[in-house]
Amino acid sequence: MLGDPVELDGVTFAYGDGALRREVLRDVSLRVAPGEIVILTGPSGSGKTTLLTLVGALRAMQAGSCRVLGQELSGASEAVRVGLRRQIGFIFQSHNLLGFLTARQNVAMALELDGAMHEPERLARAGEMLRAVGLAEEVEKLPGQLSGGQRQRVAVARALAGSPGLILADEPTAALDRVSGGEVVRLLRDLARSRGTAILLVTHDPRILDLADRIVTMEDGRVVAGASPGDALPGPAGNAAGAPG
Ligand SMILES: Nc1ncnc2c1ncn2[C@@H]1O[C@H](COP(=O)(O)OP(=O)(O)OP(=O)(O)O)[C@@H](O)[C@H]1O
Repeated sequence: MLGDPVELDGVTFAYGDGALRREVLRDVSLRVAPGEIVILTGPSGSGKTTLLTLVGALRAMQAGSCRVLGQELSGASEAVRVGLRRQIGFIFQSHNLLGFLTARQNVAMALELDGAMHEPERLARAGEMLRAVGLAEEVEKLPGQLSGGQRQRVAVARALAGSPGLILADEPTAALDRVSGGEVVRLLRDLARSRGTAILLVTHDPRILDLADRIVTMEDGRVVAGASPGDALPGPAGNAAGAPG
């Protein structure tokens, strides 16, 4: 792949039409390098989640350029976006695990789109990923038998199982206490780094900012700090976090 996993240039986005049109992203440019963990932070309503959904090919672009894993999303068809989504690992605030499937089956499900892998291989790979996140003893448990932090570690295993080039995470620690939240993000960072997987993570959680390679701060639809890999390392959490939302 040429270029970085994420390359945004002059992205502008609005919800609504005519008199109801509301611009929520204004001329956003941003890069994420391979193996880099970038935390996107800023006040509530500043446009972080909207930006993440554009990068995740979950909604159509309006203006500007957004290249993700080498694919230009401006003007891309729904089919192209669906194809790209399969190459991205997603982690959400609530783990989104299926309650009637074991941890291993939840992780294996993420591999079903890979037609080359048969069920036994998928389950074996899922078991390896669960061991990698420290859940060797929990593979056959249902989500309801796991703690919040363990469930989110299953979500990490699931996101990484297909060896994606990019992980997108939206408030992955929101439902966790300080210790489990920090552990989950540290684990995610170390596994992703060792695989060269880039991470773009949206959070309000000041407790995890120090785990980032770089902190990007948004305000009112604009990136106000940290847009490119050359930018300064994370500053003091109090400054970088922006106002809580
Ligand atoms: N589907 C939608 N339709 C209309 N307006 C929306 C929609 N989604 C978000 N918005 C508005 O766009 C603005 C940016 O929202 P967004 O969720 O991207 O911000 P955010 O920084 O992620 O906020 P938070 O930290 O609270 O999740 C907000 O004012 C929000 O109300």
